[in-house]
Amino acid sequence: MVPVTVSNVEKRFGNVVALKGVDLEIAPGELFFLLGPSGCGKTTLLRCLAGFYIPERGTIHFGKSDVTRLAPHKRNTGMMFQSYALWPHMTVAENVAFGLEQRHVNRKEKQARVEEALASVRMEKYASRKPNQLSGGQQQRVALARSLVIRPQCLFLDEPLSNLDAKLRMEMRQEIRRVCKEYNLTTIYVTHDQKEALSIADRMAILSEGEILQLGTPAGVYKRPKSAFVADFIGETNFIEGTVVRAGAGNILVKTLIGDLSGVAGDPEDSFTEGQQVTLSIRPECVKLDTYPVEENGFAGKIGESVYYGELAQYEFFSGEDFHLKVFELNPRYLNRVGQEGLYAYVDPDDVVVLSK
Ligand SMILES: Nc1ncnc2c1ncn2[C@@H]1O[C@H](COP(=O)(O)OP(=O)(O)OP(=O)(O)O)[C@@H](O)[C@H]1O
Repeated sequence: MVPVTVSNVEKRFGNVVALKGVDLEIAPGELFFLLGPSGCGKTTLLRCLAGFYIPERGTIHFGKSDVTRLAPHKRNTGMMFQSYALWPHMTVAENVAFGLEQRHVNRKEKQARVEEALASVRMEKYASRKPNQLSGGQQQRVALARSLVIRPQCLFLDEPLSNLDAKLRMEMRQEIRRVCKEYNLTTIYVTHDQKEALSIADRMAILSEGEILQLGTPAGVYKRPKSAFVADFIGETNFIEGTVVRAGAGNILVKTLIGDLSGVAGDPEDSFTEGQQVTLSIRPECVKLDTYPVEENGFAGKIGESVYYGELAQYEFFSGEDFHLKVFELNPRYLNRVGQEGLYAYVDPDDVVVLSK
């Protein structure tokens, strides 16, 4: 269990600067996610950590040791990719034992460690099967056991669940978290799946064009995006343009085309001034519907289009001529009011995030 420290890491491919001086401190035993749009540098950073790329600038430390230029096999790290590449001719146990054979671990210890790794992913009963006799999720568990058996000091996961169907993915992500915490592993996980990150991460970093835009806990990043980019990238949101009318510390009043709305700064370090142009970010599930006007942060309108998803409905709530907000209603009750005039919507000031431009 070691901390991972990335200091000012820059990685180039010809003219492309894939990482522009990244700084990152990952705590021992932390389950840390790298998120961002395609091409933002997630895989490049993971590959620098694993030793497949050497950065042009900056350093990487595992604990006190500088591993920036150390070969991958000397880093004592486990790695699991999207294509988990089990050897088809070997049994489950042989696949898991493979890394130990390369490390010349004696037979007795090898057997004990393979059993322990298989038990930790609940696959001990399948030790003598071949990979093609397993489901996708079971193969993924074996791949996880294979990276755990060498007792890595860090675990790197690159889209490990993207080959699985939605239900298995949900099951396996909890499983990965359980195993990482059981082994107290410092784990760095790259994914496109925001739900995967939001549901199991201790903390996460949002990257764009080789830079970290925001770092924080899932709830911290989701509730308080510091920029329109992050607000838009994580989850869904409504943006409303406005002008600051009153700039208080925790409560900023903004004039918008649906009325004055009070909100809070996305970035606590931002300070606002009267007359400043800002963007408000309001998550669709934060807009509440009602049949009576609500004074603070309320506005009148009607429901336009609606889509029913079972547990929730998605509405277009029109306020004014052609402005609408996307609204999610859990356990939908307003479906029978689609098109009806005289409805009201309101949003708690704590859910109105003020972003400077
Ligand atoms: N071997 C390479 N040679 C040249 N350019 C590369 C190479 N690997 C990555 N890049 C470039 O570096 C940038 C970052 O790529 P990277 O693979 O790290 O992105 P990513 O965030 O992992 O994307 P994705 O989500 O699509 O996997 C991209 O512009 C990419 O085209």
